[in-house]
Formats: sequence, C-alpha cells, structure tokens
Amino acid sequence: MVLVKPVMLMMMDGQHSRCKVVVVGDTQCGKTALLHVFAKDNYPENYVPTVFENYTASFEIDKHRIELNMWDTSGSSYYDNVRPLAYPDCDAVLICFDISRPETLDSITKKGSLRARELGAVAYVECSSRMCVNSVRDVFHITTLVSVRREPAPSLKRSTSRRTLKRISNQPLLPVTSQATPLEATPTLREDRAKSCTIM
Ligand SMILES: Nc1nc2c(ncn2[C@@H]2O[C@H](COP(=O)(O)OP(=O)(O)OP(=O)(O)O)[C@@H](O)[C@H]2O)c(=O)[nH]1
Repeated sequence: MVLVKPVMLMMMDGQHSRCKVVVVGDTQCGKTALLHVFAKDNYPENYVPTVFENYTASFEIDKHRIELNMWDTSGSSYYDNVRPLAYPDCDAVLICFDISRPETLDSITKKGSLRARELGAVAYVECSSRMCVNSVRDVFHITTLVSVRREPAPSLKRSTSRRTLKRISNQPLLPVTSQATPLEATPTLREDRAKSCTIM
C-alpha cells in the first residue's frame, strides 16, 4: 500500500514534464512489484531484496508528455540511514504498505491509528500488483496528477484504468482531481482485501 505526499510541482518544460517519485514502505510490502508492473509490465514472482533501484516510464496526460523517474528503496531497517539519500528533489513520495499485514502500516506511521491525513498525504489508493495492472497504473497516474495540481484527490471509483485516466486527463491541469479515495473517506484497514494494495 502506498501513501502519496506531493512535495513540489513537477518541472514543466513546455509540453514536457519530469516527475521524481520515491517509493518507500516496510520490507516485502510490494514496492518493487508495484514498480516492475508499472515500468516493465512484469510481475516478479520471486522476492529479491532491494537496496536502491531506478525505473523510468513515459506517458501522456492532457497532451503533456510526462517522464516519471521512480526510485525504489529498501524497506529494511538496515538501510534506514541511506534511504533519505533518495529524497532530495522528489516531487512525490509513495508510502506503501501491505493491506494484509497491518504491521507494515504500523511501521510507517509508528502508530497504527494514523492515516493518510495525519501523515500529510493527499490521497489514498488501493491496488494489487499481482491481480490488477490497471490499478497499478492508476497509482502512478494519480501520483503524477496530484504532484502537478497540488490539491486533494477526488472520489472516483475506478472501473477501468484507461477510462478513469481519460476522465482525469480531461480535467484542467490545475487543480487536481483524481480517482483516488479522498482522505475523509479513507477506509480503515480491511484484512480481507488483496495483498499489496496501495494507499496514496
Ligand atoms: N499476492 C501478492 N503478492 C505480492 C504483491 N506485490 C508483491 N507481492 C509479493 O510480496 C513479496 C515482496 O514484494 P517486493 O515487491 O519485493 O517487496 P518490497 O517492498 O520491494 O521489499 P524490500 O525490497 O524488502 O523493501 C514478493 O514475494 C512479491 O511477489 C501483490 O500485489 N499480491
């Protein structure tokens, strides 16, 4: 699962924008799988611990070409001191946890009762890297949009990623609206949900 916290506007260069997204969260909560599915169209069945890894992807929103630079970090406490090296110049931070393991949220918030709003996040989204590639695409599309627009994500239920993205993309670049659950409607943890969902 992921929480998103936009830090600054993306660099806009005419019709071309760049966005740096840092993905953090407890070890084995699904960060690498999320990035693999989005950037490589491939779900990694085997777990390989991450130290640092970079991914890039390019897509279009509102006729703007977006270059997304995604930084995968290690969730291991062993790397607590080096993880912050990824933060400078980032536009958004995705804070991930595994919805089937509430302790992975606890380790983010330090207190399990904290939710996205308390963390200063702007949106909440659930996804499954294993089961639904469209939900993964939504995560990064919404991340990009909230980074650009700097407003809380709206409440839209996703039917298909493309349709939702079109609805999102048809809206003016500022302010942000997106398919993510608004924070006031952020659900409590549901252990029966699929593993590796995403909060933004
Ligand atoms: N069922 C299910 N398993 C998942 C999903 N995403 C990841 N996993 C599994 O969870 C395990 C850990 O996934 P990773 O993506 O490597 O976890 P990580 O957060 O990058 O882990 P670190 O590198 O230790 O920080 C792997 O065995 C994945 O196959 C998912 O959406 N559903």
